[in-house]
Amino acid sequence: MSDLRILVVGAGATGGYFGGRLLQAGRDVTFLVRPRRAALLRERGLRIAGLGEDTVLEPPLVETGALRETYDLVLLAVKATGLASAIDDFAPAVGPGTLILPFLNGLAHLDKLDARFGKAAVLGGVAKVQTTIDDDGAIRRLGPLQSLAFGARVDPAPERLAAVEAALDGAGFPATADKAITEAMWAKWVFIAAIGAVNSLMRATIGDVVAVPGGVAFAEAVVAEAAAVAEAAGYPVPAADLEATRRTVTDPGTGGSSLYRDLLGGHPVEGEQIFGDLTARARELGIAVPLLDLVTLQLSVHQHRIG
Ligand SMILES: NC(=O)C1=CN([C@@H]2O[C@H](COP(=O)(O)OP(=O)(O)OC[C@H]3O[C@@H](n4cnc5c(N)ncnc54)[C@H](OP(=O)(O)O)[C@@H]3O)[C@@H](O)[C@H]2O)C=CC1
Ligand SMILES: CC(C)(CO)C(=O)C(=O)O
Repeated sequence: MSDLRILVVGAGATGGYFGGRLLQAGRDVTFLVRPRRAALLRERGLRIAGLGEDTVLEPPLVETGALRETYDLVLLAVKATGLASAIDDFAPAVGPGTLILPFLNGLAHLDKLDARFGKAAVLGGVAKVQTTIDDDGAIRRLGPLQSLAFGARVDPAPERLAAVEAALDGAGFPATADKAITEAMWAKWVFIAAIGAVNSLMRATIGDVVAVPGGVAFAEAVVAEAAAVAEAAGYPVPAADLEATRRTVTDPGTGGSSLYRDLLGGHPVEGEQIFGDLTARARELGIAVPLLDLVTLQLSVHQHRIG
């Protein structure tokens, strides 16, 4: 059994889900939460619902501003839009041996975390899960997907990496140490950018897009743009992953990503993190990405409109 002390920053769709599973598996987990979420969790517990499950947990909580000790592992599960303030909030939890494992999509968060905590402390991470926060604050599963991959981005890997693996393993979801975690993050980035661009540009689920003539070709063109950036950046998406992305983004059964749910809900979206950063890299690399440019602009307009 792992003796790692884990701080989960953010008890939302991803942090609440994976942190909740770790708690259920008896791991030493505390959630760092802001006052409103803290009050709700104290009143109703951390509820994980959907796919035939309705679990209520009583999670140990610490409110932002009240952190007085360091932890061994920080699981960072906030949106990119809240990253800067979250970094300030969880900084007191980071000691000399602490490792930080971010769940955020894209790669832009890594530079910010490296600048504050040093590259050796910041692991790469890929979270796959289909969850959202309900109106009543519960974590709702929308599909069966659930996995975490993590790995060191420096050589030699931090000593505590094996302990991280032990801490995450056997908690009801696959948790895999990946020696090529940056490649895995790029592959996920291409996937999330492709599905998000198709959803957002068409304001439709993948199913609705591919149901009309030209829909599949459009979705494939989006995938090709994102994959071309990854390749030019030196992180070509492995053929099997690219094929899986193409399949999902042209599958009539595919709905939408968390970014699309945020867009439809009128919430802030991670447009800069997922598209702005990708198109900026494309420009530097001399790759034309007109569809990704369009979705970047569209999401900037959304962001401007909601303020
Ligand atoms: N949802 C999904 O299916 C997936 C999402 N992702 C990625 O994971 C990342 C997290 O997304 P997701 O979990 O969906 O986001 P959510 O918005 O559901 O959860 C984020 C949580 O972070 C909390 N939070 C924000 N700032 C702070 C802070 N300073 N201190 C403590 N808590 C804070 C928010 O709480 P509050 O505002 O209430 O205080 C909220 O509950 C994103 O980059 C997303 O793209 C990756 C895979 C799947
Ligand atoms: C890949 C997917 C769709 C689920 O992990 C996701 O990351 C998201 O919805 O943000």
